[in-house]
Amino acid sequence: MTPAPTTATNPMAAHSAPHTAPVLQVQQVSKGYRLYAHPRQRLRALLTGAALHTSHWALRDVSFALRPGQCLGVVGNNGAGKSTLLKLLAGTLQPTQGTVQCQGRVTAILELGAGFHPDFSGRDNLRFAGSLMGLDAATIARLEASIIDFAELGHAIDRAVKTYSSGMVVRLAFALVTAVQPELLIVDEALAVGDQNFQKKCVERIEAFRRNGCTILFCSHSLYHVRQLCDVALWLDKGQVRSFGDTEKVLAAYEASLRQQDVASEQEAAPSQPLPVAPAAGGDTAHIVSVQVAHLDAASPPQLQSKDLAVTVRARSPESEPPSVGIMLEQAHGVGITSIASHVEQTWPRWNEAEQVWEITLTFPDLPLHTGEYVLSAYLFDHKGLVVCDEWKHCQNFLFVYPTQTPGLVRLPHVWS
Ligand SMILES: Nc1ncnc2c1ncn2[C@@H]1O[C@H](COP(=O)(O)OP(=O)(O)OP(=O)(O)O)[C@@H](O)[C@H]1O
Repeated sequence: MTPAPTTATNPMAAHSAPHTAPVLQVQQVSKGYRLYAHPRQRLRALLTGAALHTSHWALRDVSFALRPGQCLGVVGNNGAGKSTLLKLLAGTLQPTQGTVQCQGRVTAILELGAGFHPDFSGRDNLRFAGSLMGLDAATIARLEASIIDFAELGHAIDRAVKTYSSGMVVRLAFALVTAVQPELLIVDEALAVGDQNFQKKCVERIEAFRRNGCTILFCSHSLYHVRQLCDVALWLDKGQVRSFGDTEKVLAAYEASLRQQDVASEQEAAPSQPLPVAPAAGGDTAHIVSVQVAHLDAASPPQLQSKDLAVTVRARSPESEPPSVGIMLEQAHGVGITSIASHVEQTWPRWNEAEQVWEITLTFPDLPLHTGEYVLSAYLFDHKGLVVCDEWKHCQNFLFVYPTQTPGLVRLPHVWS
């Protein structure tokens, strides 16, 4: 009988490393699976030593480190390698390449209760699995009552586990593995089981661990929960790290990629519409010369490094009157947010003598948007805004990160009363 909850204890943990030292260090970890066309091929390979497999890399060159007290959310599409990573950290799988180093007790909440022996009572399972977790008999005896209490099992604790409902098994396993606070807690989406009351208790216990400085690694498809719980995030894509760092920044990039996937699958489903073609620039027609957004970094897509969004448009026009400039702001793969034209507000570009261009800057102070990827388009009109002379559609994408995690699209001016 092997317990699904995995616990490894480092005897050096008592003399814990300085607080700045990582609790978890993952260095260039890869995990390859051998795939055989047929089970017979596997047997032949075993007997003859011939290489009859193809390799599939579930993880490729993954590196990151967690400091004490950090809570990491692991996100990614199906098959990205999240479960494989968690199993490697829990020690139930070994990496093909690279190293995983954990300081102190590691508890993994994966496949809860899968290792309980069905013929033994809950109490016997609790004692046996507890000893595999590295708890001595005295500690298990001291914790036993509180584990049974937390699992809400009452007298059922002395019944064979095969008579338990799946919820009872999960409750017992969770209560046991979390009876002692670990240095590193690994949580799969196991918490999506059991009734809501018990789920609440589980989350409360995990949050209490977190407040006490436990380092947590949390894998979930629920970006809402990752936002709630995690201060750092890791985005895995086809086994590789796409992004690691501040939760909002990583999730914004991940969500933008999800939207792109949605758009791509929509376009596959429906024949694409040809994009409107902008009039040829130059010569004696009015045209846009440049569209510049201030304070963008060099990332892809670039991130706005300012609270304000400032867009400068330069244009040429054969007319003596200044042209009008319009700006459209949209979600990168979603809805339009706002469009503004200078002539509507009786404002026109000024003449830049040195560069011989008309020039105007539109600023959105304290940009009232939530985190996401956005795209700008610029338009050039005649002085009265009757004729569209040039358009640069979707000419600049950018990422905007708003530090407070709130659902929705915009922050509207508001008043409480
Ligand atoms: N035992 C195995 N043998 C062969 N390939 C495997 C094995 N386990 C996982 N894989 C493959 O490794 C890749 C990563 O799988 P993994 O389960 O880690 O992804 P995941 O991100 O957890 O996916 P999901 O969100 O669907 O649970 C997938 O392509 C999967 O098919």
